[in-house]
Amino acid sequence: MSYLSLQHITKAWGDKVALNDISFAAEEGTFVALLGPSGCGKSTLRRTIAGLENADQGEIYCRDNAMSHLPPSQRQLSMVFQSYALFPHLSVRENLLFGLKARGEDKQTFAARLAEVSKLMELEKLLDRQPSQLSGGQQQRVALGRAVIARHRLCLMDEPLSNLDAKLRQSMRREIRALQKKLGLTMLYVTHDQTEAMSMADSIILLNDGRIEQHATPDDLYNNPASIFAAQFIGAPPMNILPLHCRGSAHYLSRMVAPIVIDPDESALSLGLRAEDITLVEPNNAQLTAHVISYEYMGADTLLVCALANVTDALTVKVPGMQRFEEGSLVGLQWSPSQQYLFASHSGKRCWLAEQTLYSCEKKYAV
Ligand SMILES: Nc1ncnc2c1ncn2[C@@H]1O[C@H](COP(=O)(O)OP(=O)(O)OP(=O)(O)O)[C@@H](O)[C@H]1O
Repeated sequence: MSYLSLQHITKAWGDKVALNDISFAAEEGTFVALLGPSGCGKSTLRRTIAGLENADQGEIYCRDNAMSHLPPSQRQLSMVFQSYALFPHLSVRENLLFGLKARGEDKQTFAARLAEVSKLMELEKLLDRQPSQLSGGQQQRVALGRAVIARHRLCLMDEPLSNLDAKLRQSMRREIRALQKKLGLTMLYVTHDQTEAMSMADSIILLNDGRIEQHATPDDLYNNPASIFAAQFIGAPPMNILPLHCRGSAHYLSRMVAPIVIDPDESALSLGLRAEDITLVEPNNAQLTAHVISYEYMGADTLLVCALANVTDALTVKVPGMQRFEEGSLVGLQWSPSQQYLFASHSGKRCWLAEQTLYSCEKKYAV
């Protein structure tokens, strides 16, 4: 059963439509990431679910009960922010208990919940400290503890790890995921960081300019992107997108994805190839040849940037380990047909070849 569901939520700020017909469902006890670039509407969506903004249209349901008319305090959810939002003049203990006190819970409940949460979050030895006497990671654990102490079933987190360094972020990712699973929380986690979304979430809602571009599991989002936007947002480096209609190379590139017959009126198609799916081979045996522009050593692998004849866009290839290349030298590129993607260039939507006919992903992903 879905714990949280949104139906046709729309919200505009003046002329700017921040949320455009948003519908999705989050199953109880699952971790859903809201992912997208800056300005795509993530925070507006989180604030609307929390009751801090009113939608212009649509309805929000918690276990099938409409909740748009409820004030934030009655929505039975907890929140964690990037800024932690701890009270600086209160101790860790007082910060943890603040919400329970405000709700008028009795003293026995205080003591039992405080013991439970401070053990869970490993804060037992820090209860008398002020937030200024804690590290960033410890402050984040207080913020998480404060979110779980009320035992709400739904938790909204908005970029909670952005203020932490890379190493701590990685360990906090694991901590938050473990906590969510242990407590069976339904989690809606706002982030612009694809690594966070991919490594933590059961499903990812990818937002683009106020719309849901794709709602899928991390695996599906990577392996079956519904559009050029999704293909380039997920994965590093972004998927290579090559125009199949590029003058002079249309025939050449289209042979690579045969049996497409490009109809001149059907306008442009694009070929998508992930850098990690391309292998280097002898130029004579290659599907495609290219000239080396530059390369970057990344530690575990090397990113090679090369230029195809007649195609203006550069192509990135990920090769294992440290490899050196001579600028301008010729390299051969090869990939498996199962690793190539086709998109309609104008709409950006994914296309497939089926019995030599193209059909667009609008059919496959029809809501
Ligand atoms: N209070 C507001 N008044 C007017 N416009 C707003 C307001 N809040 C957000 N917007 C606009 O709505 C759009 C979505 O903003 P929102 O903050 O939800 O995006 P976001 O994805 O959370 O971005 P970021 O990752 O940068 O925080 C943006 O164009 C933003 O300028």
